[in-house]
Amino acid sequence: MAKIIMMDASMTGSTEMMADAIGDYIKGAGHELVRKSFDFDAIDVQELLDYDGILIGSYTWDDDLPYEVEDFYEELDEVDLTGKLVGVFGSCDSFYDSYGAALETIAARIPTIGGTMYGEKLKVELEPNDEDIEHCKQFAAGFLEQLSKME
Ligand SMILES: Cc1cc2nc3c(=O)[nH]c(=O)nc-3n(C[C@H](O)[C@H](O)[C@H](O)COP(=O)(O)O)c2cc1C
Repeated sequence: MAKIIMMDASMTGSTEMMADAIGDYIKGAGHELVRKSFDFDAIDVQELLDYDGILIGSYTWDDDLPYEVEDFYEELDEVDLTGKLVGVFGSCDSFYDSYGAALETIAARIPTIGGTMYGEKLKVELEPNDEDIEHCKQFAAGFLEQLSKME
């Protein structure tokens, strides 16, 4: 059984719907999952060290991270994520040229602090439909598979 933490930032609920689908899959597969919200919970980057897997969900705001993820992102300087698998996902809007740029920002940062990025960045157009929810489950399954190979 792996220990996984999942955090999400969601302004209008679409990224949260993705997090619900991913979280349900992980718990259904028998793993321990702790969920936090960038909006409502205090997130200390040091607590990431207690987990094998880290999932970060975020929408994108004006080509970059939303403000509620900025402090967390800055504080990543203080941790070494060697041996940790990190996956990123979020709702995006193809109206904007920088589609899901927040995910790119986070994904680029992880290897610089020793973490291993899970290959697929899961981007969903606005509110997830049934097919997108299936993709969320596949994303969760792939993440768990890669995590099992790292343990
Ligand atoms: C002012 C503003 C700026 C935005 N900028 C971007 C952007 O640069 N890239 C992008 O993909 N989406 C952008 N979006 C779209 C949101 O990321 C999108 O609506 C997303 O579905 C919100 O997810 P949530 O429901 O989890 O909050 C922007 C939305 C607003 C209102």
